[in-house]
Amino acid sequence: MAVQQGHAPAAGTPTLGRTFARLIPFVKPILPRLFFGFLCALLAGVVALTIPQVLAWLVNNVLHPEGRGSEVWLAVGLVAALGALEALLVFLRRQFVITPAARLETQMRVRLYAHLQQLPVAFHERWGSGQLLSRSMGDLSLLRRWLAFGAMMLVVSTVTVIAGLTLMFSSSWVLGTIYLAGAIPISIKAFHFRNNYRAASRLSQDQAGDLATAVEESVHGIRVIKAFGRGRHMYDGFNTRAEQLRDTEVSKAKTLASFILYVVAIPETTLGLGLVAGLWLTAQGELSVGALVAFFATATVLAGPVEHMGMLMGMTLTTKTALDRHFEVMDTNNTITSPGSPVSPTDPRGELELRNVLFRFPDTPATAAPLLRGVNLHVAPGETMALVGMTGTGKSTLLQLVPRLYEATGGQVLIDGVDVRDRDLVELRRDVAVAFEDTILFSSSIRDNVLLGATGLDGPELDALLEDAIDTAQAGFARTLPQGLDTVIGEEGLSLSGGQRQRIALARAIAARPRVLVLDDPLSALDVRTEEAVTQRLRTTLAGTTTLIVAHRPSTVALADKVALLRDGLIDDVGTHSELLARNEHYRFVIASLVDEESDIIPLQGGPLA
Ligand SMILES: Nc1ncnc2c1ncn2[C@@H]1O[C@H](COP(=O)(O)OP(=O)(O)OP(=O)(O)O)[C@@H](O)[C@H]1O
Repeated sequence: MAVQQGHAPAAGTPTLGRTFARLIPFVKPILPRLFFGFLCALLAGVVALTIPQVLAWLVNNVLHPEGRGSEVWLAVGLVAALGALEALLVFLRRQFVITPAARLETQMRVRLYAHLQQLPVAFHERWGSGQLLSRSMGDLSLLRRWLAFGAMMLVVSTVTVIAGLTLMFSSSWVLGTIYLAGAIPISIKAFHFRNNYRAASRLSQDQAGDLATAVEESVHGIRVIKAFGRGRHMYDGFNTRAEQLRDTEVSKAKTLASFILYVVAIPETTLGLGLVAGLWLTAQGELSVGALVAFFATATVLAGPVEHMGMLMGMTLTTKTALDRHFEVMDTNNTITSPGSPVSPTDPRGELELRNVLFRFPDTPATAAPLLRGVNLHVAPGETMALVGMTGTGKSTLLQLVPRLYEATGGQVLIDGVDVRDRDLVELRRDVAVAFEDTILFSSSIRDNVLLGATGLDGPELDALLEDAIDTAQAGFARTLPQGLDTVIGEEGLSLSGGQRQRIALARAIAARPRVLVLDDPLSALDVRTEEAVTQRLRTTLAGTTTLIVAHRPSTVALADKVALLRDGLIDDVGTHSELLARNEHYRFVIASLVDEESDIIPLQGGPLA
């Protein structure tokens, strides 16, 4: 199955305006602070522009033979005061803007996390973890930086440039026109820059996500990599990807640098032309020296904002890409949701029924047969049903239809006569507990892992439940760990053995006190003696719990009251192990192949299972 590498869709990329318009609901609550921040930034720009005017006044009115010394000191004091005021306004801008921008970043990150939690398993199977990581961390940090600095400075720089141009035109319309003529080639360059930079931004952000996925995968699979001595191979693959990202970043930086070169060089050139014209006009007596000084002093003040506008445009485009990537995930609809009016079973006993259930994966070609082609299965309340079949027949997939981790594409899955699609999702998943063969534990204490699904209890009752679940799953080893059940297990529980992890996961499923327990070969890593002990305890502890268990070992079938044989997308036969052995040739074949896998373990005929 293809994992989403996250590259930009060729068509349908929203416009700049449309992307940023989506920020409005998030920005609304922080608008007052942003406004004051903007005001401070604007005032700082105005103050900066006032300084050249004071200089012009100084040149025209004070710096001549009859000028008075006191006026010089007044002008110097005024320039110093304006400089201090500008610094204060910049400080206030930061104060106003930083906190709300950080709050907005957190809010959007938490929303994204909540959305990821709700999206179905099928979504997570499609998307690389690094892509989701980079979207929830890096992309939203870019947004914060843009909001706290980029957006504000872009507007302020634009306003400053417009105000500066007005002042320059008021000093001399000829010089102003010469200066403004530079805007034409800059605009043409800006058009090309926007397209190129946007594409490079998208590529670099996607490549960074893929690189994060590669790190995550190799850290996760470090044992396999080491065991197979593939460190060099993985390194080479990572190096290639890292170099691709570097190349993209370099090309992005070059695109920006060439744009900034235009943005800086063209005004400087027009200014040079303006200086020649200005000197000529002054010599002709058509322009005062003060006006000439004011014009060039204003142009000097504008040099900063004009250059910044180039960088800020680059920052804005990068942020737009980050937002597009964010909303791509947020716009993914959750297809597995609670209905508007959920139904609860009137007589909850844990009866499980599958009626003509069809299932096909979304990426299965339309011409291929569905994985499940009409499964009919009934598991009575309190009964334990083993699901047996050749590898790849869809046993694990079928189990996941019960708590709606996958959605049946046809037919019905019913618990106590109510279609699981009509149940409230939280309630349904409280009623159905799952333990998978590939155990997922969290990097918290054993206690927290086991009690993950145990809601509604506390104090001694919760402790008793914990102890009971640990005993039933034969997970007593956890009490001998350094801090007992409070021992924090490493990331994903990798500090435990495979069998220990499975027992903790089984204890977790038991502690959820489900009505229906769905077990996907949860005892596969256990030795037969431990498996037998677990099985014995499960029989008593789970006496009233309906259990559907995928069995990959004949020994696991011992847990079951009945066995269902899955074959070619259908339930081929249901009966006790002995009945199926006696009457179903395919069952004998399946069991024989399972026995082959552990031939030295289980005696079939006449043994405990027969
Ligand atoms: N997310 C997926 N997308 C597409 N196909 C999938 C997906 N997950 C599993 N499959 C395919 O569906 C088929 C059934 O998989 P499943 O894991 O349900 O089989 P299984 O009977 O439990 O196998 P096993 O006994 O080996 O555990 C397999 O051919 C598998 O490749």
